[in-house]
Amino acid sequence: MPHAPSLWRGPAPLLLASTSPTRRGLLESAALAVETRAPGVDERAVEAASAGLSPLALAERLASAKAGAVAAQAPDRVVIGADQVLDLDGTVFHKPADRAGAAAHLARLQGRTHALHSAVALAVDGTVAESFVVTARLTMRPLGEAGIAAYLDAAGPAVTGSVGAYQLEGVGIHLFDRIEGDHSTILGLPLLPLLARLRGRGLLAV
Ligand SMILES: Nc1nc2c(ncn2[C@H]2C[C@H](O)[C@@H](COP(=O)(O)OP(=O)(O)OP(=O)(O)O)O2)c(=O)[nH]1
Repeated sequence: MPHAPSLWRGPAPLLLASTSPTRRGLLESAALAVETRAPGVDERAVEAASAGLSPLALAERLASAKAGAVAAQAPDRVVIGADQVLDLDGTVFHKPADRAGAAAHLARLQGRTHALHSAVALAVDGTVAESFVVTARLTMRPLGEAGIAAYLDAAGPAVTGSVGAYQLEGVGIHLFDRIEGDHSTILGLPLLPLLARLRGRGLLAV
């Protein structure tokens, strides 16, 4: 299958400072030439040094740390970093380590509305030039213990791959009564504002 013509106009592929296959997939589906590099940032250490920051500000700081770390090693490249923080009334949730952790997340999220703060930082010439955060709000159904177990059986190990233990484009859709926010924001990379910024820098053909 011939590769779709790229809409990326940068002199080298966009450098995504992320290990997330979801983020890479979103950019490639938008026909951007992408190269990925692990950010190598100790997120928990950044978080520990950011006591008192709101969950939204924490997401932006983490995204900037990731973009900055990779951009420092690649000053000639356009680099983006991203981070997503789940915020339940001010409490930050991280990716569950295992099925039990996912069950514990869902037991607390069920029947309530949580926020996903998805931040992106854009670096050029070796330093972060701009960053932004987009928030989605998701209202989870009351699931009950049996409902959580049935969902976890269906979702499988993928539940440890996201902060809320769900993949919205997969069986995670069954968890929700109401979703406010853009699909790509929920997946962890708000495409509309990101593409607008790249376009504003003359990096996109459309
Ligand atoms: N496929 C899918 N992935 C999701 C969904 N919601 C969140 N995610 C993923 C996107 C990110 O990979 C991850 C958010 O966690 P982080 O912001 O900490 O990124 P992660 O550690 O995965 O990669 P990175 O820090 O960028 O190297 O969760 C979803 O609904 N579907």
